[in-house]
Amino acid sequence: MREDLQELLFSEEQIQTRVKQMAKQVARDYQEKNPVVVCVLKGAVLFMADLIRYMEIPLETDFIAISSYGASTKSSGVVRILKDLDRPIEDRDVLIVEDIVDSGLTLSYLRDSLLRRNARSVKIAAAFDKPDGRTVDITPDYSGFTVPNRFIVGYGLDYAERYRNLPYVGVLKPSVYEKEKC
Ligand SMILES: O=P(O)(O)OC[C@H]1O[C@H](OP(=O)(O)OP(=O)(O)O)[C@H](O)[C@@H]1O
Ligand code: HPA
Ligand SMILES: [Mg+2]
Repeated sequence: MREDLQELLFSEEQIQTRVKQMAKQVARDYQEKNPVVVCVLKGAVLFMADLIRYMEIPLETDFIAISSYGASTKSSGVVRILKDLDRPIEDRDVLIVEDIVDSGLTLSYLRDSLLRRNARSVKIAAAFDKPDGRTVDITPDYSGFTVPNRFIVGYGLDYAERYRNLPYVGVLKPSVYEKEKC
């Protein structure tokens, strides 16, 4: 799988060190709040598991599945909820855990949807932020790494469901997705 990457951006060690730092900061901010930590399936699974493991405060978890990319490197622009939260979030402090903010469409849709359910607060923790991909104005409250405007995979991020299990992150060789278009 490594040969499908053009460039390695972040090693497993770099990611783990940064996620531990983020977890400490988030835990300080949510110390007394018993937050609902919402994992955005499927990409955020690895980040969610690492982040909450290091938070060491009382919290609850829930999961929501959203899809806009499918088997493509471009957002379809249509955000769909494939699996909703199990519990109401009224009056709760909600932390959305995302793998990447790219165009921002997924998160802006999700944040609005959760605020409409009368959450007390809704904040965003993203492992990766791609500011040059943005088409809507949204900034994560906590961000692990800023990434270039290229299609990246690993640490939960996929191309056509592959590469999620890589413990590191890199830029996918364009030849991988260009050949599959034919
Ligand atoms: O900022 P955006 O341009 O909206 O892109 C970010 C979203 O796109 C990816 O999800 P995808 O639709 O690929 O679902 P997945 O997590 O199941 O891979 C990623 O996991 C984010 O949720
Ligand atoms: O760069 C990316 N890689 C994988 N999935 C994504 N979803 C939005 N941007 C990306
Ligand atoms: Mg995806």
